[in-house]
Amino acid sequence: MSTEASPTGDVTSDGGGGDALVVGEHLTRVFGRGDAAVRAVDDVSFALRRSEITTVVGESGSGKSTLARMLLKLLPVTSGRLVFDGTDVTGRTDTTAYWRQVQAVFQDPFSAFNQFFTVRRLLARSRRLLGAELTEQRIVEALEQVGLQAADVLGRYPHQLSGGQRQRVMIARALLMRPSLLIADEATSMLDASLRATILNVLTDLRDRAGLTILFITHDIGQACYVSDQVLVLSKGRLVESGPAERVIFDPHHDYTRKLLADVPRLHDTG
Ligand SMILES: Nc1ncnc2c1ncn2[C@@H]1O[C@H](COP(=O)(O)OP(=O)(O)OP(=O)(O)O)[C@@H](O)[C@H]1O
Repeated sequence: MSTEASPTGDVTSDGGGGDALVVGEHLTRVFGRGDAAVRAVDDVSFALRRSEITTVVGESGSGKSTLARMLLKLLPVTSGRLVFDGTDVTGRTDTTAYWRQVQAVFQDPFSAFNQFFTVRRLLARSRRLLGAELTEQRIVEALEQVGLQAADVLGRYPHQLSGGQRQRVMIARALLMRPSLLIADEATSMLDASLRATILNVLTDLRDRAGLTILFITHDIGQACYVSDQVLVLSKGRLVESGPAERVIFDPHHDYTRKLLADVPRLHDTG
C-alpha cells in the first residue's frame, strides 16, 4: 500500500501519502543543546490518510507525546515540515483556527475536569471558541456520537461519572469543534480492559460513521490490533517501522516491533 514511508522518509501529500489529511516530513524535535541534547523525535515522516486511524506505538520515552504536541502546535518543530489539509502549517502561529480542526484527548480525563463543574458547564466553556455556534443541539449530538445521553450526564459532576464516561465526555468536548483530526494520546491507558474496549469502539465508530481522521497514541501495540488502519512504530525518536496495521502486526519487519509484540500478553496479564 501507499502508506509505507520510504526509507528516505519522503512522504508527500499527493504522492506516497495518498489522500492524506496530515503529512509530516522529516519532523524533528531536539530538546537542550550540545552534549545534553535529546532528539525526542528524529527525522520522522508519515502521512495520516483521511477517515483512517493511525496508531503511533512505542515504549515510554520513544517520542510519542512530543510528536503529538508538534501536531497540536503546542511545541514548535526543530526541523522538518508539517502539512495539514494541503497547507504548510509548520510555522503557523494562529492556533485558535487550527485547534478547531485538530483536537486532542489525553490520558487522564479526571485532571482535565474542574471538580466543581457539571458536564454541562465543562462543555459550555467551548463557547469561548465556538460562540453562538455552540447550541444545545450540538452538545446533544456530540454526546450521542460517543454513546452518551445528554439527560444522563449533563447535570453530573466528574466524581459521579465512571472513568469511561469521563473519557467519553472529553471526546465529546473535542467533537464539539467538529474537528477533522482527533489525537488520542494514551486516552485509554488509565482505563480497565472493558472500559478501554468501549473507548476503542467509540474511536472506530467515529472513523466509520463520521469519517474522522484519528491519531491514536499508545505504548501497547496490542491495542493497535483492534483499531488501526496504519501503525507507526517509534523507538528512541526514530520511526523504525510503518505500514498497514495487519502487515505490521502479523509480519513485523523490525526487531523492536517484534519485541513490542512479544510483550503484549505480559502487558495484558498485568493490566
Ligand atoms: N520538555 C522537555 N525537555 C527535555 N526533554 C524532553 C521534554 N519533553 C520530552 N523530553 C524527552 O524526549 C524524549 C521523548 O519523550 P516523550 O514524552 O515524547 O516520549 P513518550 O513516548 O511520549 O513517553 P511516555 O509514553 O512516557 O509519555 C524523552 O527522552 C523525554 O525525556
